[in-house]
This record gives sequence, C-alpha cells and structure tokens, in this order.
Amino acid sequence: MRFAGVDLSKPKVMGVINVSPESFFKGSVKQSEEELIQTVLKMVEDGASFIDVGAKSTAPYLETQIPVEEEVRRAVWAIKTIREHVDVPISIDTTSARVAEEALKAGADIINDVSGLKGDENMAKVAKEYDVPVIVCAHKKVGDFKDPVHEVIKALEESLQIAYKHGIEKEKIAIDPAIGFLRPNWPPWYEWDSKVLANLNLLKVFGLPILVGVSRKSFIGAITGRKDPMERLAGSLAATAIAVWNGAHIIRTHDVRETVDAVKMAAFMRTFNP
Ligand SMILES: Nc1nc2c(c(=O)[nH]1)N=C(COP(=O)(O)OP(=O)(O)O)CN2
Ligand SMILES: Nc1ccc(C(=O)O)cc1
Repeated sequence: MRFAGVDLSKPKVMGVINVSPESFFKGSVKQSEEELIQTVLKMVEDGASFIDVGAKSTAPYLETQIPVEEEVRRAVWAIKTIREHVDVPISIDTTSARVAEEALKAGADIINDVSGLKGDENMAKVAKEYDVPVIVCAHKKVGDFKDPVHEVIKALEESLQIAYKHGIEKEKIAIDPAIGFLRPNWPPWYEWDSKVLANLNLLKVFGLPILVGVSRKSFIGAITGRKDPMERLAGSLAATAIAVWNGAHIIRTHDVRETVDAVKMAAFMRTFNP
C-alpha cells in the first residue's frame, strides 16, 4: 500500500507544524521563518515521511475562528518556506477549499480535511482538479452512541461517497478516525476515543491507508490526569503503540523522534502476531 508515493508496508510518521498561535499545544506553533526551517529539517532528519501544516486550530473546545484570508496568508507563507527545504510530501490541514487551493499552488501535495469533504462543498472539486491525495476524517454530528467505531465507519463511508462522486480515485485516499474531534454527550469523549483506538482494526474493511492523530490530545489528559499538553508525551506514545498494533499506517505527531521509536517497536512486535 502507498500514499502520496510513500510506501506503507511499514507504518510511517507525519510531523505536525502549526502556524496558528491559537493551537492547543503551544510547542507545535512556529512563527518565525528560522524556527519553521529548523523544525522541519529536524523532523525529516528524525524520520518523518510527511509534514502536515496547520494554519488554523480545529480544536473542538477552543475558540478558533479567524478570517479565511488570514488562514491563507499563514498557510502560503509556511508551505512556500517548508517546500524550499524538504522533499517529503506536505499536507495542508484545512477544511476550506480556498485555503487548500492556495496551499497546493504554494507547493503542498496533499489535502488533509478534518471535515471529511463535508465542510466545504468545493473541497472535493479542488482535490480532483489538482489531482492530489486526500486524508478524510470521520466527521458527523454525534448524539449518544454505544458503538463509536461503527459511527466512525458510517461517517467515513459518507466521505468516500463524496470523494467517488467527484471522481477522486481510491488510490488517492487515506482515512482517519478523527481522534478528539467527535464529542458525544455519552459516552464521555475520552471513552469514545479509547473505544475507537481499541477497535481500530475494524477500519481495515476499507482497504485504505489508516492515519491516526493522537498526539498530546485531551483524551490522554483525561485518562492520565495531565492537564497540560506539554506533559502528555508518554501517554501519546502509549496510544501510538496501540494504534500501530491495531493497524494504523501513518501516525500524525508533534514529536517525531520519540514517535518513530514507538512506531518501530509496535510494528516489529506486530509482525509476530499477524
Ligand atoms: N487528519 C488529521 N488531521 C488533524 C488531526 C488528526 O487527528 N487527524 N488532529 C489535529 C489536532 O492537532 P493540532 O496540533 O493540529 O491541533 P490544533 O487543531 O489545535 O492546531 C489537527 N488535524
Ligand atoms: N483539533 C484538535 C485539537 C485537539 C484535540 C484534543 O485535544 O482532543 C482534538 C482536535
């Protein structure tokens, strides 16, 4: 299996860079050109196979609205700068078709849409027109659910319908269970996220690359009692190992060096439990 030209026979790591000061983990925020370049070079040296760039936080518990022009400005600046320094595929983390298009023109290779092509009706059109791979996240309004992973599967099916209707090929799609984004009234979201990760292997039915982002998220804070995202690295590595054990192909992380080691450990042991 491949995604954006990257071989996924062994799981790979995607390094996260945010140029959005409002992002929930301040350690991921880069605002000067020098910081951006140093960080991206280090991530690739540490083993990142992809770089994901976010120009607006999508944290469901933060106030994150900024004008689309500002998101475009941040994204284009970051992507142009990063593109000049590394060759790995760059994804643009946005739910706006306008931002995605400008980012692609600036040198991005992949669209990462946490709304699963449902947030902006032009997103699938842009993906098709520029003929780029897309990451679709499970996205839906959640009420009270007993069976999180099946809700995730249903939400992903809807996104795939949208993609196929617009002529996006299967080979160009990766799926993502959207850890931290789906927040029902019941069960509590940290239980929802844990149930999804514990049953992630069920997403293999799609036959598509599975991308998972657990890095420093609030379900880890809730389970470990670590309120500050700065304190959540160990919890993130444990969740990463579970995700890889259960079939994740790409792990999206703020901490490339540590995550590469956790991924290697889980992937190696998994080969003895086929
Ligand atoms: N495909 C995918 N994209 C994502 C995911 C994720 O799990 N999967 N998590 C995010 C949250 O992390 P980030 O550090 O970007 O937080 P922010 O939204 O506050 O910037 C943002 N983007
Ligand atoms: N964009 C997101 C940022 C953070 C979280 C989380 O902490 O669960 C979820 C989504």
